Amino acid sequence: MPENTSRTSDEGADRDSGPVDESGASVILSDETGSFAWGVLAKRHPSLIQQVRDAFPYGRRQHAALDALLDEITNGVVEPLAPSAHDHGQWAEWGRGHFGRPWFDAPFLWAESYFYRRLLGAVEYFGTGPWQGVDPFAPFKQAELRTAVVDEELGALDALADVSADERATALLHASLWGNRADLGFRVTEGDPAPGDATDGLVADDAAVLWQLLPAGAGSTVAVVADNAGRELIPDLILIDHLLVHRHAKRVVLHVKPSPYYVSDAMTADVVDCLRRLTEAPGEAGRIGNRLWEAVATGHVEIRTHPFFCAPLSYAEMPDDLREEFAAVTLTILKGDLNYRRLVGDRMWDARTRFADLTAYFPGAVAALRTLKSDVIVGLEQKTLDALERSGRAWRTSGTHALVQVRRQT
Ligand SMILES: O=P(O)(O)OC[C@H]1O[C@](O)(CO)[C@@H](O)[C@@H]1O
Repeated sequence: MPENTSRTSDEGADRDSGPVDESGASVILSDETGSFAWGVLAKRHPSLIQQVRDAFPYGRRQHAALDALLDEITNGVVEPLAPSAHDHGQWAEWGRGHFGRPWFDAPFLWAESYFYRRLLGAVEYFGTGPWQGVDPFAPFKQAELRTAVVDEELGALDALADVSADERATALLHASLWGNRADLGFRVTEGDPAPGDATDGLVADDAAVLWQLLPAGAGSTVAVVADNAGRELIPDLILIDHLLVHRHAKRVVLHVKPSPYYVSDAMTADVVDCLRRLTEAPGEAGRIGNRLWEAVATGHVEIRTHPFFCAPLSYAEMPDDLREEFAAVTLTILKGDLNYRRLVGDRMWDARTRFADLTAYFPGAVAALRTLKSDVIVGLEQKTLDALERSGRAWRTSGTHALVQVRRQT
C-alpha cells in the first residue's frame, strides 16, 4: 500500500488519533495504515534489520536477537530493556505507558528512537564482548564516502574559489541544507529522491536572517547540531570552514550523536572519516580539510556530544547542561528532519503555526536547515501552503523540498 504522505493543513491538524493537549495539535502516532509514520515502522524498520544482518558476520546469538526484534516490531508488543542494560532505568521512565502495547500505538518519535536503541542491543553494541562499540551502520556510511558522487561534490569546490563571498556563502549554505537529503534511512525504502531545483524547492527561506545574526568579525560562537554523516556532514564541515575563514564565527561547536542512531547519524568517528576524506582530496577540498583539522587542534572547532541527542524527547525537554551550552552561543544551527521534529514538536501542527512561537523556549537564536522528510511542518505562508497542496505531490515527506527557518534571540 502506498504511504499516505500528502495532507491538507486542515486534515493535518485533527486527523490523527494521538493525544491532543492545549497546543491543539495531535502527537504523531504510527497506527494509521498507509500513513508515513506507519510506513517507517511497518516497512523501513524491518528492511533495516535485514540490511544490518547482511552487513556483518554476526553470530547465532545476534541473529536470534534480530529475529526476536523483527517479530516484536511486526507482531508483538513493546518489550522493556533487560534490567541489566546500562540505560534500563532511563528507558523505563521514557517508555512508561508504551510497554506491553503494540509499537504502532506509541508516539512515532518515541517508537523510532526506541527501535534504534533495541537494534543496538540486538547486535551487542553496548555489551562487554567483541561487538562492543561496532557501529552497525558503519558499512553504509563508509560506502557512501567512497562514491564518485562525493569526488564530484568535492571537485566542485574548486569552481567556487572565483565567486564572490556572498555567492559562495549561499552556495555552501544550500549544499549543507540539501546535503540533508543524503540520509541512508530515507533510502532504505525510497531510493534517492529526485534532484529538484534547489531554490524552487525552498518552502521557507530565512537565510538572510541567519547571515545577519553572524556579522563578520563579531567574535561569534556557532553551535552546529549535526544530522547525517557522509554526504551531509561533508558540506556541513565545509560550511563550518566558511564561517571561520570569513569570520562569521570565531568558534564552532559541532554536536554529534554519542551512539549510532537513525541509520546514518554522525558520531565522532564519522567526523574523523569525513575530515580524512577532505584532507586526502585534491584542490580546495583538501585545503579545507587541512584547515578544519588544524581548527580542531586549536579549539576553533570543538566536537561535542550529549546523551540527550539520542533521547526520544523534544528539545523543549532538554537538560540544563545542554540548555546552558545553547544559551551561551550566538546561534544554534539544527540540521535535518529529526532535529526539526524535536525542535518544534512531533505533532500535526497547522502548517501556518509560527516557527518563532513554537521555538520561543529555545535558549538563544536557532536556525533549522532541513529537507522535508516527515509530516511535521510549521511556519508556512498561506500562499506557499496552497501551492504545495495543489501540487498533489508528497511534498512533506519526499525530500524534494527544504527550508531555512530562523528565530532570533527573544
Ligand atoms: O536524517 P534526518 O534528516 O534527521 O531524517 C530522519 C528522518 O528519517 C525518518 O526516520 C524516516 O524518514 C524520519 O522519521 C526522520 O525524521
